[in-house]
Amino acid sequence: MLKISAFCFAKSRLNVLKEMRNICHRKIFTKMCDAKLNGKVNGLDGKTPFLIGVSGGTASGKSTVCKRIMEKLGQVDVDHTQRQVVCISQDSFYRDLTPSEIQKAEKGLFNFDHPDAFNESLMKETLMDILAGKIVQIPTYDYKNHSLRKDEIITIYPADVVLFEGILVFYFPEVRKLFHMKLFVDTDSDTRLARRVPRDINERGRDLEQVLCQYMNFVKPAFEEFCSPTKKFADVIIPRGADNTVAIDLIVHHIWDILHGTERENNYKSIPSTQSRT
Ligand SMILES: Nc1ncnc2c1ncn2[C@@H]1O[C@H](COP(=O)(O)OP(=O)(O)O)[C@@H](O)[C@H]1O
Ligand SMILES: O=c1ccn([C@@H]2O[C@H](COP(=O)(O)O)[C@@H](O)[C@H]2O)c(=O)[nH]1
Repeated sequence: MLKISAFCFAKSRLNVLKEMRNICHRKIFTKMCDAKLNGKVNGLDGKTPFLIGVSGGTASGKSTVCKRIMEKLGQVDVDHTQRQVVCISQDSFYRDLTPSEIQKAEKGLFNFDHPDAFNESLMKETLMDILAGKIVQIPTYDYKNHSLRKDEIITIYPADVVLFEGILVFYFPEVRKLFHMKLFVDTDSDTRLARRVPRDINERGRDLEQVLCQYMNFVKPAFEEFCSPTKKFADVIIPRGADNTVAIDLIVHHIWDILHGTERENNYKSIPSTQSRT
């Protein structure tokens, strides 16, 4: 609790800037605040944000694990403009589909689990901007229409910790090397399928046949070919996802030490470069 309070206090100057930017309507003043935020305050005492990659198969619990980490760092009830820990989904980096690809997607015949479905260069540029302490704009993803919602853009302000979660966040070498810490949520495939079916029907507008067909034709084979082999890059493998409170507590503790202790001075400077971060 004491640690969380100190964390919040240390960020108060950054928050004042963020607040000023939010309440002001005059464009020029907004730009001044953005420039100040971009140029000066990239993370606690002006250092690089700590970038954590969170991977794992579909419905393994990546988002839930990120949510738990944010909860434990006291961030969930904080307004998104004020957060010191933010979470971004790799799904915001699906590439735009051509009209014929959209037709395929509507029939469950497009492979959203293949690396080619993503905009790798935009993903890398955005993460590099985040590491440089810049404000970035990220669209949300509309699973019902298989497209980015360019009318629903989230502004990501400079934060101390940035979680980037998705099925293929460790697949692209140029993206992979940007992470300071890599987590892999390892949940067995039966459990994942049992979670994906109701989620896709209830939240993503699919029917049972379409979900199972997509899973057998694309999701399962692509997991085996592209996602599962990236487990070897992880620094920490989390069996059972969010149920594994011991692992989550250890990770939160480690993040805390890096942000506030000697770990940060010794091991974490800017873009990761150690051997384990290949
Ligand atoms: N430990 C858990 N126990 C039960 N249900 C879970 C657990 N973790 C996640 N879920 C559920 O499974 C679904 C997928 O979880 P989510 O965290 O969104 O996975 P991912 O981000 O890997 O796709 C969601 O409906 C979520 O509520
Ligand atoms: O239009 C789309 C885009 C993605 N998907 C599926 O989503 C999962 C990735 O999200 P998770 O939250 O990690 O499950 C991926 O397996 C795609 O198949 C989709 O069905 N439609």
